[in-house]
Amino acid sequence: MRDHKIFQSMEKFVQTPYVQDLIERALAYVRAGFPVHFRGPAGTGKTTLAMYLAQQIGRQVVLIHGNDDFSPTDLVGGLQGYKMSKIVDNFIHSVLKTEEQLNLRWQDACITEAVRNGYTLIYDEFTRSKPEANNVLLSILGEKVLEMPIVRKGERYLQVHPHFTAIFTSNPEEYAGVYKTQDALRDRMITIDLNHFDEETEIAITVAKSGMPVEKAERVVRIVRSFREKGKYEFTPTVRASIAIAKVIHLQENLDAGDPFFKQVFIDILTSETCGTVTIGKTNGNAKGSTARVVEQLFDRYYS
Ligand SMILES: Nc1ncnc2c1ncn2[C@@H]1O[C@H](COP(=O)(O)OP(=O)(O)OP(=O)(O)O)[C@@H](O)[C@H]1O
Repeated sequence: MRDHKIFQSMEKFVQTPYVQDLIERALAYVRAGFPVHFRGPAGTGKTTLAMYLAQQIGRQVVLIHGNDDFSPTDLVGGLQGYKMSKIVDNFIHSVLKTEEQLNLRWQDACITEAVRNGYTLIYDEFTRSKPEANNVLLSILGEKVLEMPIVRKGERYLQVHPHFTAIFTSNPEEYAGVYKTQDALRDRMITIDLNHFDEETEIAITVAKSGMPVEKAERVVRIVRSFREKGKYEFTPTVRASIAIAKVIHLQENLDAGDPFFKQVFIDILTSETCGTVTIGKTNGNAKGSTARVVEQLFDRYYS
């Protein structure tokens, strides 16, 4: 993805002491030449921090998202250039000329491009890619060389550019569609563990992303946080739930907390599949209903 698109999302980047502490630690590791890995559950700000860090580093950015289908070729590069053309003669119908050209040329893929030019690589959710695909990173991060595939004639080893930096993110709570990080790879990066934001940061992000005034956003965030702390949900509601509730309510001008829709927004968003459903204790048919009752109680407590 190109830089200006990546950095557009940084315009409302919030810096509280919690966020600043993370940035300072990460920048210290990067300056000492280490790859940084933000590890944490969904919605804890991993990707946003990675992008902000990349912006601070000030080099061109290559952003990739881990993918089960990735092969080493997708990351390092391969030979490309097959061309086939068909010429049909409109006057002599029996004439059909087919021309095939095999003109293979090496094409760098994203990691090679970043390593060669000293870009900053953000590898988001890297544990979604197979270890076989990610193996290429071992020598890049360890010995600072990229071993090129045999088909890349002439250039067997590429020295890693001194300005190359790698930033990784992963979610240790994901269990479907992810692979265990190889010990050797984990050993070559410095991992910073993230958890849900502190209250001050969650309020600041909610205000920045929704436009809601602070006094109102405080109450929204407190309900979401109390709900989060209440129990073991299958998916814990994240800061995205606070942002979504605040956005919807803020857009409804003059909506009073006594209006049934006001409460319904909390129930819909906090019980929805996207922001944190549904299993308190054992899953059963009433799970959603009981979750809704928890939200209602919290709402009544904070808005009475
Ligand atoms: N420092 C910040 N300033 C402003 N907004 C932020 C900040 N950190 C996170 N956010 C917002 O919080 C939400 C979650 O952040 P982000 O997507 O970075 O989390 P994540 O851990 O990468 O989540 P996931 O694992 O689900 O992809 C996003 O809407 C993001 O814009």
